[in-house]
Amino acid sequence: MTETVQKQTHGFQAEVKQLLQLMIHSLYSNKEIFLRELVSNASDAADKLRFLALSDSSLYGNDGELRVRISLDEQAKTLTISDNGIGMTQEEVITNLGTIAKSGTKEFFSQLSGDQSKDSKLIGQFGVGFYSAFIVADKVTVRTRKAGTPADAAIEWESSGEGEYSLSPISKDSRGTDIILHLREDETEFLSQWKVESIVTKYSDHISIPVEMWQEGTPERDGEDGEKIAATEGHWKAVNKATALWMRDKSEINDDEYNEFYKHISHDWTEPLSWSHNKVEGGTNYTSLLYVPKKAPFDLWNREARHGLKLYVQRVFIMDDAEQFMPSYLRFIKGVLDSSDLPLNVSREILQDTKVTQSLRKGCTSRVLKMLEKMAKAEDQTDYQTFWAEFGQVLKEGPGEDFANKETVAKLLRFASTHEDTAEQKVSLESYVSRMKEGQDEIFFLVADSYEAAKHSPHLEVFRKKGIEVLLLSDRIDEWLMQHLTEFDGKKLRSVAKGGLDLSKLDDEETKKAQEEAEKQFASVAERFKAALGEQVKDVKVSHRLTDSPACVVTDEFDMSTQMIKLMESVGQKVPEVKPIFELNPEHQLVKHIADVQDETQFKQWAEVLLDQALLAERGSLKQPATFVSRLNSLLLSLSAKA
Ligand SMILES: Nc1ncnc2c1ncn2[C@@H]1O[C@H](COP(=O)(O)OP(=O)(O)OP(=O)(O)O)[C@@H](O)[C@H]1O
Repeated sequence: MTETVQKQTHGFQAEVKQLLQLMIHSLYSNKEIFLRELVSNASDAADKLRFLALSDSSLYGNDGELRVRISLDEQAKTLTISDNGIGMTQEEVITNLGTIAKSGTKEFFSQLSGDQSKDSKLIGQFGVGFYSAFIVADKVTVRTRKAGTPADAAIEWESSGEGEYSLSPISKDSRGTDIILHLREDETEFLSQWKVESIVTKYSDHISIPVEMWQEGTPERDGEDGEKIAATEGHWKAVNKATALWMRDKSEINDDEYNEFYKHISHDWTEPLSWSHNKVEGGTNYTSLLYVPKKAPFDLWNREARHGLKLYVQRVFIMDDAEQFMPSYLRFIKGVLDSSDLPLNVSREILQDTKVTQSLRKGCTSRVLKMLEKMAKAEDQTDYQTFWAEFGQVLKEGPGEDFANKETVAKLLRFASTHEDTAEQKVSLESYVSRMKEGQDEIFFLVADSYEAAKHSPHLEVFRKKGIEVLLLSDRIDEWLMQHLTEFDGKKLRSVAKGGLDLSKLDDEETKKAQEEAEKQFASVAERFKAALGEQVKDVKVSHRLTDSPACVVTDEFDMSTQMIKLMESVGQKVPEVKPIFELNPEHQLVKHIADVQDETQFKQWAEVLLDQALLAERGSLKQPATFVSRLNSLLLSLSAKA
C-alpha cells in the first residue's frame, strides 16, 4: 500500500475549530508563548516515560538521556521541537490532537460571549497547549512513536488548522515526538537562533531536562596573536538551566522563574497570586512548592474535576493530580511535592493511607494556611480580596472538614456585615470581635437568600437600634458553614433569626423593666393570637427584635433554620415540618389595632394575614399565596367599607 492510500483525513471536534480560531486572533499579541507550550508538553512526555521506565527500563532502549531539541531550518522555514519522551499511539494522537479532552471544556465554551476581548481573557485561563502552534504556523506536522513500539508503528499527523487533519503511518527511527511548525510568511523571526534561545530562557529555564539547540561548529582559525584556534564541531547545547526548579535554593530563584514554573505545572496563563516554597528535613523529608492561583479554574465546582499536586519522588515524576496531599477545601492549590520518604513505585492506592501521606498532607495544609494568613494580614488587601472573591466559597468548606485547623480557617473567612455598606465580603471574625459592644458576648449573623434580602431583614431592626454589628451571609454554603462554626475566640456564633435571642445583657435596667411590663400587658393578646393561629405556629411571643415591623417569624433555637429548609428542599430532600415562632411588636400601630378587634372571625383573619406577611418576608414565598391574597382583599374591603 502506498502512503496516499493509507492516509486518512479526520475532522476536528467542533470545539477545536472554535478554539483554534479564537486562539489565533486573541493570542497573536503574545505569540511566542507557543514555544513554552510545546516545550512544556515535551517535558511532560519525558516525565511520563521516566515514570513508566521505573518498572520497565527497556523502554529507554539505548537512549536514556531525556531531552528536548529545537531545530531551525531557514530554507524550509520550519521550527521543530523534538523530544525522546513517551510518544503517542494512533489512538492517543486522535484523542489528544483532534479533540479537547480536558475537564472544564463544557464550562469554558458555555462562557464564551463572542466578544473577542472578553473571550481572549478566558482563553488564557483555559490554556490551549498544543493548538497554540497554529498562532505562528500555517501547517503543523507531528511525527510520533510511542516508547516500546517498533519504528514502523509511528504515525504522522498533519493539519493546517482549518477543520481537518490527516493521519498517515510512517517509520520513525527514534522514540518520541517531533513537532514541525511550518511558519507563516511573516513569522520568520522564529528562525533566528538568538530569538528562540531567548524565548526558551525566558519561559522554559525551569524545565528539568535539557532543552537543546544546535551550535554550528567553527573551522580552525588564527587568533589575535597569530596562534591557532582549533576547529570546533557542531553540537547540541542546553540553553536552559535544566535543574528541577523546586530543588534550587530559594534565594537563587527570581519571581519570573516562579511565575513561569507555575504556568508550566498548572496550564494556567495567568500569574499566581502567591507561592510558598519549602524544604523540610527531619521526621519527614520533602520539598514543596505550592501556589495560590489568581483565577478559579472552570471546573472548580465540578466534583469529578481532577485536582491536587504534581508528585515527585526524589525528583522523579510520579503522578499529576495527587489529591491526597490537600484537603478538599484547598483543592484550588497547585504545586509540586517532592518526597524522599515514599517509594518510587508508589501508586494512588498505596498513597491513600500511609503515615507518610498523612504527615505530608498535614505539612502542606499548614504551609498553605500560613501563606493565606500572610496575605490576609497584609496591609494592602487587594490580593486577599482577589483570592477571597475566587476561592472564598471553597474555603468555607474548611471548618466542617478540618477540625484541627478550624480556628485558623475561621480567621481567614470574610463576610459582608452591617458594619460596611457593601455586598463585598470583607469583614473578618477578628475585626468583628474587636468592635463588639460592652456586654456583648456573642457574634451575631443572619443567613438569607441574597445580600439585599439579609440587609433588609426585619430581624436586624433591634441590632440597628442598639448599634450591634451583624454578619450578613448569603452564599449557598453559609448555612452549612454556620452549623460547623459555632464558636470563635470563645464566643458563640448566634443566628439573629432564631429563637432564644437574649440581648438583655446589653440593655439598661429601665429598658428591661419596660420590656417585662410590655410582656405582661401583652400576654393576653399573645394568647388570643395563639388561639387564633392554632397549629400554624409553635408559639406567639412579644418581640424584642422589632422596631419598625409589626411581626416576624423565627425558628426555635434547635429547629432547622429557614435557609437550611430551603436548601434541602432545593435538592429534593424531604424536610420535616418546622413550625415558626411568631413574634409580635406590641408597639406597632397595626398590632395595636388588631388587638382591639372584637370580632373573633375578623381577628383570626388579621392574625393570619400578619403571619403570612412575616413568613413572606422571611422565606420569600408562601405555601398558599392565593389564600393570603383573598384574606388580604377581604380585610381591605372591610376597611374601605368603614372609611
Ligand atoms: N510532545 C508530546 N509527547 C507526547 N504526548 C504529547 C505531546 N504533546 C502533547 N501530547 C499529548 O497531547 C495532550 C494534549 O496536549 P495539550 O497541550 O493540548 O494539552 P495539555 O498539555 O493536556 O494541557 P494544556 O492545554 O493546558 O497545556 C497532552 O495531554 C499529551 O497527552
